[in-house]
Amino acid sequence: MDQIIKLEDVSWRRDGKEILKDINWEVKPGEHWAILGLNGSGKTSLLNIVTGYNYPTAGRVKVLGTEFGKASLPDMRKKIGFVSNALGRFAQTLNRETAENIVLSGKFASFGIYQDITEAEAQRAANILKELRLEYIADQRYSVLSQGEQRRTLLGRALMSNPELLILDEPCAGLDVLAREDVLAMTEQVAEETRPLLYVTHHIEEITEAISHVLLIRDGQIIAQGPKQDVLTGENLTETYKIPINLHWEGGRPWMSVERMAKESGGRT
Ligand SMILES: Nc1ncnc2c1ncn2[C@@H]1O[C@H](COP(=O)(O)OP(=O)(O)OP(=O)(O)O)[C@@H](O)[C@H]1O
Repeated sequence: MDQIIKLEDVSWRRDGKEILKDINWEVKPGEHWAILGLNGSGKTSLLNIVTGYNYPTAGRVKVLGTEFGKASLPDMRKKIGFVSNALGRFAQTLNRETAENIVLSGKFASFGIYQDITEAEAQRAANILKELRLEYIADQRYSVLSQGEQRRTLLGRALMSNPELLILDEPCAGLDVLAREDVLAMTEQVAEETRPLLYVTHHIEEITEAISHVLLIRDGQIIAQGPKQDVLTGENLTETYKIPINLHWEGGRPWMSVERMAKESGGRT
């Protein structure tokens, strides 16, 4: 497969508003991308195009060898692992299940277990629980897990189907610094297995060494895209976030600070 994702001249319009405009974007095997942009800039809309939940108003989309409009989207979606806060809408079902069952359910794209489990499936779930250091809570119900453990469990669920593309939409939202670093370490581990990764975040310091490429989006348009060292500049981030940004690198990760804007002085200094 030459590309994991190829979007050509993609636009998406809703209610007379152009939410995504002229998107050209290619993700090649071995690349791991972070997607950055303000609230409402179009990140989720873009992910929904990739997963086939939004159909483009114009342009061509090819994901994991499937050209939209020419092949089955449900089959294509089975190849994608997805971790998102949007899964919170299944909280009632999740809360009743054990961590182990939630990981296992990834095999069936469900949230509970409604099928017989084969020996091989049980073994795979056990391996994932071990890999994500979740063994100690395997029998605990989701409702009693900490937010960090819940997020790792959902990551395990996404890995269970052995996805060809993994999408993590703000996987560290709401986590404290320790839980965040834990989830980031797991993410790096997953990325090392060369599974292509799309990582959406509001915090650029979550762009670990595993992330190779960055896409910046503002008002539905791509501001910059490419290798992270080229794209992550104060200038590009200032344009993306509409506020003066300073950027520096530390421990292989980018960090940003907001430049204080000089106040219009009304005679005061
Ligand atoms: N189905 C829809 N119908 C109409 N407008 C929509 C629809 N989906 C998204 N939008 C609008 O498109 C814009 C982009 O939304 P989107 O959810 O993609 O942004 P985002 O970058 O993911 O934001 P956030 O960081 O807040 O999650 C917003 O103005 C949103 O209101």
